[in-house]
Amino acid sequence: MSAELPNDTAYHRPVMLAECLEALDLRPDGRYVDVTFGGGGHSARMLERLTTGHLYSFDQDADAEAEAAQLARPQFTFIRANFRDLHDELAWHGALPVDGLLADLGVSSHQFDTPERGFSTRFDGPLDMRMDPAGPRTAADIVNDYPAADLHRIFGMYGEVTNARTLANTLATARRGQNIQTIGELKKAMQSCMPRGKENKYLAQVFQALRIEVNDEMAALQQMLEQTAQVLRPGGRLVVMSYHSLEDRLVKNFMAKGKFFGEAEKDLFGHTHQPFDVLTRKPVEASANEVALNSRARSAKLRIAIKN
Ligand SMILES: C[S@@+](CC[C@H](N)C(=O)[O-])C[C@H]1O[C@@H](n2cnc3c(N)ncnc32)[C@H](O)[C@@H]1O
Repeated sequence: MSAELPNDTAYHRPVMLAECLEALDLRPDGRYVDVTFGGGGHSARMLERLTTGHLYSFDQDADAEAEAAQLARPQFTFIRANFRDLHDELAWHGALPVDGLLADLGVSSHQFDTPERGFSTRFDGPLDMRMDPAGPRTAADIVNDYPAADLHRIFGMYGEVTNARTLANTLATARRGQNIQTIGELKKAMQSCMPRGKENKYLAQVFQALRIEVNDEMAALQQMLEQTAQVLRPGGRLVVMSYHSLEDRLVKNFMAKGKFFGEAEKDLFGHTHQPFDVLTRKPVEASANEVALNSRARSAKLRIAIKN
């Protein structure tokens, strides 16, 4: 079967592929979920290991759905949905409980490298940034319609932009003259806020903040993680790869305590309730070799837990 399955596709080069497969500890007859199909790099290798088992792969992007058609086989089901609906979608497909779940968060190289999608600072194009092209709001909607106070919060919280308030006020002034619809117009409007010599890093932070807000990424991640405790069978593996510290903190806390903030729940007798056993006290990171071949792997942090 392997000859026809893509590994390293033009769509996206999978990160820490071997590490993710090992973490999932796949059984040939098991039932698995990949909640972030992308170009199917991980899904394809998971499928290779299944005989009577089944793989359910989610993605909210129509382009990923088209890519998934290449993997059509009886052991595979593609689900075009947001992973925040994990439980209901799996229940609807009669796929509960599952033996393992993989999440490879963020955007794919395909999304990033397609100028019309508006994710990359490298191109001019529409200020869009929706992973689901039918999503309710674009980056332009946020830049033009959000009150300056909300822009300040988003740039500070999701982008860790140091002069977030100044940037928010600068954009609020600029948009009074004319709506900001393209990446070029946004860059021009924020020119005065960019630290000299660090323009690229600054732009990347601003774009990350907008992308997280456009796709409601933090809420979707929390909702999906909370449902993993319901959808995984005891002994099932939770394998999550994240690319920035806000996501990684949520994943780390959830695996350790079953919640995102505060201490783990205790029962009447003071016993701590731990829905998962954590296998990675420290996150697994990509090898220097892999980072040299794929710069996207540099920030990846892989965490693994077993459902109790
Ligand atoms: C980093 S890529 C996955 C790449 C994939 N592992 C591979 O190797 O080809 C992340 C994918 O997850 C999708 N995605 C991100 N958040 C999602 C969500 N909340 N629901 C569904 N899909 C999501 C994106 O559309 C993107 O295609």
